[in-house]
Amino acid sequence: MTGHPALRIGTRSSLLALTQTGTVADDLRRLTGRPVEIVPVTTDGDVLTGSLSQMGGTGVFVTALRAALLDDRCDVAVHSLKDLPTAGVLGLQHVTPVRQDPRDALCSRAGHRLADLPHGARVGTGSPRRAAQLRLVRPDLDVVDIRGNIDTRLGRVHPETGDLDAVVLAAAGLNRIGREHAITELISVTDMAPAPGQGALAVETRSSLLEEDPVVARAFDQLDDPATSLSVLAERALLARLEAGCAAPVGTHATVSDGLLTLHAVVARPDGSEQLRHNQSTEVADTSTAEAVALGEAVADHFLALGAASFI
Ligand SMILES: NCc1[nH]cc(CCC(=O)O)c1CC(=O)O
Repeated sequence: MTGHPALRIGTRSSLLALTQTGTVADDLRRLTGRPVEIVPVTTDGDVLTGSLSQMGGTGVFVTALRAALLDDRCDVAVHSLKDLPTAGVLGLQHVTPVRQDPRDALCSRAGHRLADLPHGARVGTGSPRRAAQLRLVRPDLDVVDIRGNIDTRLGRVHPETGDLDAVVLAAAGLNRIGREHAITELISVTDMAPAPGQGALAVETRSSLLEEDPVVARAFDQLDDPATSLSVLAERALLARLEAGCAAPVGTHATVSDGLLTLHAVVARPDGSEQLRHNQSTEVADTSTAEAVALGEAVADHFLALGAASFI
């Protein structure tokens, strides 16, 4: 009898994507005992060079990978969860492994923290959420719209050739590709609420594969971390209820501790002139997915009742 065919993991070609995919490939080899093969897939997000927030944002990195899953050109895709649109796709399911550091990181050319940057310093980010929260804590900063992969953005604060005083990037991405030395401050989630799902991965596959193949189904179960899963369900339910995409000025972070799921959230005007903040908790067990979604929606409704729609 021949062995099982290899599990094919589709991936983008960026260093971050290859690194994230490599980690999950190792986990799946160990958990299934099967060979795992890496299949390159190109996405619009890698090819187009316009401003990300102008590009139609939602899902540019994800669509081609999902098409490859649905067309049976690969079996598994690994996404940064924050890049995954909140709307589900019929026939696909994902699990969320243990989340890494959810915080945003300041990378300053001269080693500064946010509070110590000189007056009027030029700080790069392509994210309206980060721009709005930067302006809330430091209205004097000159926030510059940038894009590109992590190394391109770090190039903007290079000691000799950089043209910016600082950039803000996700700590998880920097850590994953070994660029943690560039971080000059891990910004607290209170000062800068992260993107929904930031620091977490989504490992996605066809529902039919999980139904047909108990070894793969069990491996996916083992990959999933219930605390991460409940946290990101609440964060993403908030985002979905606000009808906000990944380019919206919405920051949120949920944690599970002692059976309590707590969601912290901020909605800010892009110009940093106004913000709404809220914290709410609910008791949960590992299986309380409906409660997690309800918490995110309740916090969104709280914001909507205060007029948040005009912020987004
Ligand atoms: N939008 C791009 C993107 N998608 C995921 C990460 C980093 C890893 C993560 O947040 O999980 C990044 C880079 C960044 O925002 O700095």
